Amino acid sequence: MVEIEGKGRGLVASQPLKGGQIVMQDTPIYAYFVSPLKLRQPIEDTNGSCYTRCCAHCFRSLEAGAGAALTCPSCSHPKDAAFCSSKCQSLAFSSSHTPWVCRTLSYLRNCSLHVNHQTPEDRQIEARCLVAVFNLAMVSPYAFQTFLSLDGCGARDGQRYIDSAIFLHSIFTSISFDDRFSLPSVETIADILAKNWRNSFCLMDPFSEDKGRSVRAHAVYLNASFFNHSCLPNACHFHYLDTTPHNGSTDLIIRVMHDIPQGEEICISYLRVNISYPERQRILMNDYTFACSCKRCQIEANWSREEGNEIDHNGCDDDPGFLPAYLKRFMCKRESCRGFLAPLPPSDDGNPSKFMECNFCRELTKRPKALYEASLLTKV
Ligand SMILES: C[S@@+](CC[C@H](N)C(=O)[O-])C[C@H]1O[C@@H](n2cnc3c(N)ncnc32)[C@H](O)[C@@H]1O
Repeated sequence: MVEIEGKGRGLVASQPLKGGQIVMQDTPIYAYFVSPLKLRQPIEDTNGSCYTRCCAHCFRSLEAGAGAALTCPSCSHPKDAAFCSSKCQSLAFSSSHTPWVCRTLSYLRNCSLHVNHQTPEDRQIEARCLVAVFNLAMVSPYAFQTFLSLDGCGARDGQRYIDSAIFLHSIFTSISFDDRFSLPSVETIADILAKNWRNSFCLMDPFSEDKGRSVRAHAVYLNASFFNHSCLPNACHFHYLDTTPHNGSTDLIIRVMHDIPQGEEICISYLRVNISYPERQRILMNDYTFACSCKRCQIEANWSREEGNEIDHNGCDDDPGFLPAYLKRFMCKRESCRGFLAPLPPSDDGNPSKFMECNFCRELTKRPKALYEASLLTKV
């Protein structure tokens, strides 16, 4: 990790890397469902009881057959939390779903936050985030302190987080904490919300052609939080939520998309590939407070564009050619997807994989010839 001018801290390759190589596998310090506090979609088991749709610890889908659902005996409502296995249940009781989390979720469901569904869903989700972060502060004070050192400051984003923080502070004043923690100030709550937004990754439902993917949960990772953004990333992140055993299902895996020389910064994209230049600039400024000046943005800034024609680079006079080549190589061909592609990891004896994997729909496609990749990369 190094300081990079104009970007803060960033991650740089400390040795040459091969396309497909895993450069990080990280476990979240906390994660929470991105659903309002009203009860999640129930499913029926054979005895007719209702359970939540996903395991409250490993976030795997219960419908996908992760295991028989177990509930939490202390939750006031059986649908507050379900677990895919006794292992997840017992791990959760000492980490993500402590008695304090049970009590607090049940209080929040019944307080004014929820009454008549008048509280906007965003606030209800922010309340879930605070439950996860305050719980982290009690079960792992060191991880909480490290989280507080991540990028993001509520005051810098003006009213955006302050309004939420004032509201949520008033809700949480009625909640008791244990002796290791007390309710933070409004300003610290605004900082927590800003840091969470800047640094969290989405755990997604599986891709479907008609609906795309919806966000199941948000998760924060201490190491992966240091990847900066590029609209022409050289690495991308993968989750294998429903297909990994519970002890690693929420892990984030970062793989490089092509060979990277020592000393080069490793960047991921915070956005999907087919978002237009003005829209990318707007989102990155609003949500992350920076103006992206990557090579792609420099080229696209000079375009005279027609609405809806953003990723058709043919006929652009300024375009030196590598941009369409990059997109052809690394953009998922599925129109409804447009994720980024990275090769599967090289084999144990170092041979490159013949397949590329999309980090959004997870489809595998044949990897184009290496020669083409090499000539492309000298230009990027
Ligand atoms: C997830 S953090 C990345 C690590 C961060 N640089 C740090 O020092 O902790 C996201 C923040 O990094 C900065 N950042 C990321 N990519 C950037 C880029 N391409 N140009 C300028 N700043 C960037 C922005 O401040 C953004 O809100």
